[in-house]
Amino acid sequence: MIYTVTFNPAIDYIVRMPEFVPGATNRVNYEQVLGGGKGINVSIVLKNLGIDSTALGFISGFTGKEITRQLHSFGCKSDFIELPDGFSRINVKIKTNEQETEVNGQGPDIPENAIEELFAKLDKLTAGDTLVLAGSIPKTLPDDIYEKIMARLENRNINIVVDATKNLLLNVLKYRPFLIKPNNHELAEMFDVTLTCNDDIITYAKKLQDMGAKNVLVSMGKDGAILVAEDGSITYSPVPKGKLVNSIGAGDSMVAGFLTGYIETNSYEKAFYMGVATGSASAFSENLATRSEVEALLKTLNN
Ligand SMILES: Nc1ncnc2c1ncn2[C@@H]1O[C@H](COP(=O)(O)OP(=O)(O)O)[C@@H](O)[C@H]1O
Ligand SMILES: O=P(O)(O)OC[C@H]1O[C@](O)(COP(=O)(O)O)[C@@H](O)[C@@H]1O
Repeated sequence: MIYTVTFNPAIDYIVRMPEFVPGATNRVNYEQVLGGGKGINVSIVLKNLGIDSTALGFISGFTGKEITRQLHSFGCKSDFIELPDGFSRINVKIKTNEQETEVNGQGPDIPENAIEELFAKLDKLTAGDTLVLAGSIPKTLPDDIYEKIMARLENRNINIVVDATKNLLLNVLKYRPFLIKPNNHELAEMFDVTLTCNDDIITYAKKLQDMGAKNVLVSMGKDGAILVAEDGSITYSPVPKGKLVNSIGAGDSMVAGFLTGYIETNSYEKAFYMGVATGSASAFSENLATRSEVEALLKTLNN
């Protein structure tokens, strides 16, 4: 079974307008309310691709109820811990023809007893399970929380995927995560460098591998992706042709696509192409990728 963990789920409130003027009253001409957060998006796309998972994490308030309702409407299972106070955050994504602006909420406090409840659920995972730890954590939590989870699950034959940034990610590498998926900007920030070409990206992806990650998948938005795999192979793919509609959730979709491809073929290369196709299928659609969209794009990639 696959389990995803989202510490800080969100309602993504996506609005479009021709121009966004700070300090003025702006009126939207399109709006969408999507229950998300990284692990939750991974669960939804896995389900769209035909793979079951259980979404774990913390939800709260009216927004938490709506996130859970939307997740279940896709047929996904959840086993969230409901927090007594506050509400799951609202992330506002403002899209104009020129640019995207994000205003992401902070999310509710997670008390110590709720963390213990999550640990108790994770203790029940069994050998062969996959755990996806994805997204940021509320700022009241220490950034070693993913590390603590991995330490607790060490030597239990559980494949762990981490999609996080900075210390939250760097701290877990010694526990040998199965897959990490930084984007190129996050990779540059982690090492405080400027990455100007694919060779630079490969160099720093390999550093993350030397630090412990088994497979490093670096996404590069419209410029495609690079996989540095544990079998020593390095694969680059451009993105398939298509029109960008909404890139929110593209990275999460890529993680779901990679896992699906790996489960179905046991090949890192095929998993990689499935990841690229799934990321792009989400980017080319208002909603998250569906299986038929992914398969259509996969045929156009070089694999
Ligand atoms: N503009 C785009 N055109 C085509 N594919 C895209 C685009 N943006 C993202 N993707 C696809 O989604 C993947 C993940 O996107 P990226 O933006 O790098 O991730 P994140 O959302 O984590 O920053 C990319 O590697 C690519 O396959
Ligand atoms: O947990 P974080 O890092 O704040 O990210 C949360 C945001 O990321 C998303 O999961 C989208 O992520 P990606 O675009 O990286 O796939 C949104 O649904 C959500 O608003």
